[in-house]
Amino acid sequence: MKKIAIIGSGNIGLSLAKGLVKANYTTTKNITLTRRNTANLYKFAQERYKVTANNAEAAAEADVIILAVLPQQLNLVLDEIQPAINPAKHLVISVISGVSCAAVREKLDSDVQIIRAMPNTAIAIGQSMTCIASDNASPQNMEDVTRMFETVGSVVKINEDLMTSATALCACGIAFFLRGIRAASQGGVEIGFHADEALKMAVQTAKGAADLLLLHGTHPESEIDKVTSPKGCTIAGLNEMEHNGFSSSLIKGIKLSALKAGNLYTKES
Ligand SMILES: NC(=O)C1=CN([C@@H]2O[C@H](COP(=O)(O)OP(=O)(O)OC[C@H]3O[C@@H](n4cnc5c(N)ncnc54)[C@H](O)[C@@H]3O)[C@@H](O)[C@H]2O)C=CC1
Ligand SMILES: O=C(O)[C@@H]1CCC=N1
Repeated sequence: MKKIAIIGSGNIGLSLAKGLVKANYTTTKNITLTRRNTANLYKFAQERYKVTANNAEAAAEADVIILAVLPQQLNLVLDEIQPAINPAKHLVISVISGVSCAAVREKLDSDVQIIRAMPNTAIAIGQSMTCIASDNASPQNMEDVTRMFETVGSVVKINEDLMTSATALCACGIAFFLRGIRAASQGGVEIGFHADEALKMAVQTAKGAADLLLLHGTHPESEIDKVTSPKGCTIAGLNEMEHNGFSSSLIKGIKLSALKAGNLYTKES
């Protein structure tokens, strides 16, 4: 089994680790988690993950190095692991938004193979939408990484120049849809339900809507057509939402997130 080092074990790094273990892709003993303050990883050490603050050592011992720090923390990490990189042994996977494969390679001063992956936090429960791209990985490594992420959700291979768009639509998208569910539950409270029941109803309704599209393979509008009875209450509510900018605000938000995702990293930071 390949040894995996997750450099920067925060929200997405830990979600990924948990997802891979839950899917039986690997075991905790094959994953090294790094973080500056390892006290925050105590619970994971108890589950027999390897835990360390030493990025270079973790990288040296791994076959697959997963970079999962913030863009502004990346340069320091790359300086640390650079001496440990062996292109014949290592595959680097970066989940960092807005940093190209070429920029990582340049900092590592190495022609090591790099794959960018953009998962989302639903990876912890095997429900991620993960986009992957590379400018130098072998077909075999692309296949292996696709298979790895398929154990924790769906995978789409994309061109690297669409990676910031994938960040906005899929990674940030989790937050956008969650906010939509919260808003629906708040509406539910206004019309008579207690908060806990309103949330439960909104969540299951959202899940049902997503599953209709996944299982029927239909377009949202065709499923909407089945709900909107003529002169009915659905179309009245839907049109009121549109008059207030529902679709427009989602589209604008996704566009701004994509723009921001492309500007999170500077070579000099
Ligand atoms: N949170 C999300 O849903 C997603 C995040 N990403 C990307 O993943 C990266 C991490 O994001 P988050 O997990 O949200 O951030 P986070 O702040 O939760 O995690 C970053 C972790 O890196 C650790 N860290 C910082 N400097 C370090 C160093 N020198 N050595 C070792 N560990 C170090 C921090 O202690 C922290 O635990 C970002 O680049 C983000 O763009 C990508 C997809 C989804
Ligand atoms: O908000 C962020 O910058 C990161 C990237 C995608 C999800 N979280």
